[in-house]
Amino acid sequence: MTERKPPAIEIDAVTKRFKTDVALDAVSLSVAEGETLALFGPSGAGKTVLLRVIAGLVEADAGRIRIGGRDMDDVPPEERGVGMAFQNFALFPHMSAFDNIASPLTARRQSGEALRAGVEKLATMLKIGHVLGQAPKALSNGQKQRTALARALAGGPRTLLLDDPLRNVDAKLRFEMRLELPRLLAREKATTIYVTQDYREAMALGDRIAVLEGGRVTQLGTPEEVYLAPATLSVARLFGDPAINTLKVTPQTDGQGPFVLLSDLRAPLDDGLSHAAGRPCVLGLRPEAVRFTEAGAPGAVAVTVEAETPLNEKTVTLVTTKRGREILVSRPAGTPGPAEGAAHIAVDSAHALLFDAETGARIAPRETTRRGAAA
Ligand SMILES: Nc1ncnc2c1ncn2[C@@H]1O[C@H](COP(=O)(O)OP(=O)(O)OP(=O)(O)O)[C@@H](O)[C@H]1O
Repeated sequence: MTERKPPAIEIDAVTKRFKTDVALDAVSLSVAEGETLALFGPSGAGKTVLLRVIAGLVEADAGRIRIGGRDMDDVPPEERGVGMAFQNFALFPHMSAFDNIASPLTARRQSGEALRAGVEKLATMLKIGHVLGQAPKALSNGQKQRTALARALAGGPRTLLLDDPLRNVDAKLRFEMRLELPRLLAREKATTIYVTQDYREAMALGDRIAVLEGGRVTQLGTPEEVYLAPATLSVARLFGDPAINTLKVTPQTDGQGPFVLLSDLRAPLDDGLSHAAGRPCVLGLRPEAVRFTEAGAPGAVAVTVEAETPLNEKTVTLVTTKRGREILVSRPAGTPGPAEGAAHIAVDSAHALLFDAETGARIAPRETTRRGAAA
């Protein structure tokens, strides 16, 4: 990813309407050579439409697509040099899974041992080696999807457009694939746009994530940026399971710095958030930014434990404060914590996020002089 090269894919102010519905609203994005951009967003956000516009299968009402620096306006889909795996599979029904995967290679008149070995390697990676002899109709949806993915990869395209390729795959395999696919994509060195509705997949696979909501890009950043510094409350809610806790607050400030009151207790905020004092806000607390603590510990808030849900790698506990505010607390599975009754929680305010209650925009901490730089 050198600075000088033009982006491998440039999407410039692309708008697409269906009758009066705006599916894409002036979307601009660029993807660097070899980069995997995860295009993430809820159902109906416009992800598939955007992928289809890039592929040339849907014509935009306005805007431009450039691939490898070349304007795609008059370039038909088959000449755009992109490998695609779409949700509707589009496998050739009369061919076996093997022949489907091999089709980009046979189209180039490749054959023989190298072709067979290439197809089998991909199939093994994607765990469909045992169904290569089957026709598509004998495959499960997850197997069809992986066959389509293998076919997209087989041609070794420089650009890959993958539309939620793990959507129909069961949870265990999804988990494995999330670990293996980045390696596969890195090996292919293809520039990839990877559509998903699953934030974990977006975080695991994307070098960067573009969050699409209602046809607009609401945030573009690395997985860490999007998770730790979501641009809006809505983006914050889309990332994380269980979802982020949200509490209506009005920050205050005193000689010790900015804070919010939780059950009449002072929960300090980042010093750089003094400018939010007096403004109606929503405090966003990831469940892992709240922990159980002892009564009397600094910042301990009394709560009642309502329910505990053991998940695989963590235990999630629902507690209520004295005022009836519900808060989810997450801790690594196997670590001790109260299963019922009275308890105390403390908030890791360094990880508390603050959003403007009206606009939903995150209020970023400002640089402060607290480290003694100024009087
Ligand atoms: N051919 C079409 N005709 C009319 N409306 C369409 C058409 N294709 C998509 N839309 C609309 O455009 C919007 C975006 O759809 P799109 O399929 O891109 O969403 P998505 O983000 O891919 O969702 P999902 O994750 O559920 O696939 C939706 O409101 C959808 O109903």
